[in-house]
Amino acid sequence: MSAGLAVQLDNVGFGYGEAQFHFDALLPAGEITAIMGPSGSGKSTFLNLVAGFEEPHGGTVRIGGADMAGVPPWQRPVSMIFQENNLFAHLPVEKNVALGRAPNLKLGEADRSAVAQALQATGLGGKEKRLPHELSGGERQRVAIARALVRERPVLILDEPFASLGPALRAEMVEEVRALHRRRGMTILFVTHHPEDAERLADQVVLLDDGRTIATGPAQDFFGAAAPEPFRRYLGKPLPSPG
Ligand SMILES: Nc1ncnc2c1ncn2[C@@H]1O[C@H](COP(=O)(O)OP(=O)(O)OP(=O)(O)O)[C@@H](O)[C@H]1O
Repeated sequence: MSAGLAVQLDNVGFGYGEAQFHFDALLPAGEITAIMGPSGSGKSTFLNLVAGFEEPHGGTVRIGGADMAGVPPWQRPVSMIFQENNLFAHLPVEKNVALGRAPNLKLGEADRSAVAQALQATGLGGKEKRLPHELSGGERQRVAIARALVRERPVLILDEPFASLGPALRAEMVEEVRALHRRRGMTILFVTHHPEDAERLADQVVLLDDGRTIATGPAQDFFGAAAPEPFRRYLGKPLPSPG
């Protein structure tokens, strides 16, 4: 089991030259949060600060209450799945998954059983020996998800994991992630440009614009009648102005 840990960004400042960022957000333990916002608003940067690929210039990132300053990505209680290039091309499915468990591929009994379970859970049973190029795009993403699962980290980060998939497969993968969450209860952060993915999957929404967190709250508020105005604008559905 890897029950979730809360993720908190407290007054976090960062910059790439002209692109400046300021994030404040509390992502509750064990909940699924969708990170949304226009292209270039800072969604990947937000995730990279949590995962430890970037260090804040000011403020604090906390996971499970612990200050992550100076903690490298591999020592954080986090696994991250990127949009693509997740797999080693020369290794079969089962080894790509096993790498999440043992970077030297020396597996004990418990490791082997975790790998087998993750392959079953992601519907990859029977495809263990295939190389990545012998899989569909959706199957490759599932291998990446299986690898993240065997790591059993309390926080799972997905950066547009469904972007390369068609609508039917995307819906299927959303269900897959939801089922995993039901079983494991980890905290999940995911970036999506698709409001319907957020509506299906998220408990919370964080909306970014121009490097800042401009609205956060329960997904049911974002997708209900009382949606925050910046979110309506982002969706292209602003309230008509009075009068
Ligand atoms: N390594 C980098 N060096 C310099 N600038 C960067 C770097 N990474 C991102 N940026 C800039 O920071 C801003 C935010 O980028 P980021 O990738 O976080 O946005 P995003 O919301 O994830 O965008 P998209 O939806 O297009 O993926 C952009 O203006 C981008 O050009």
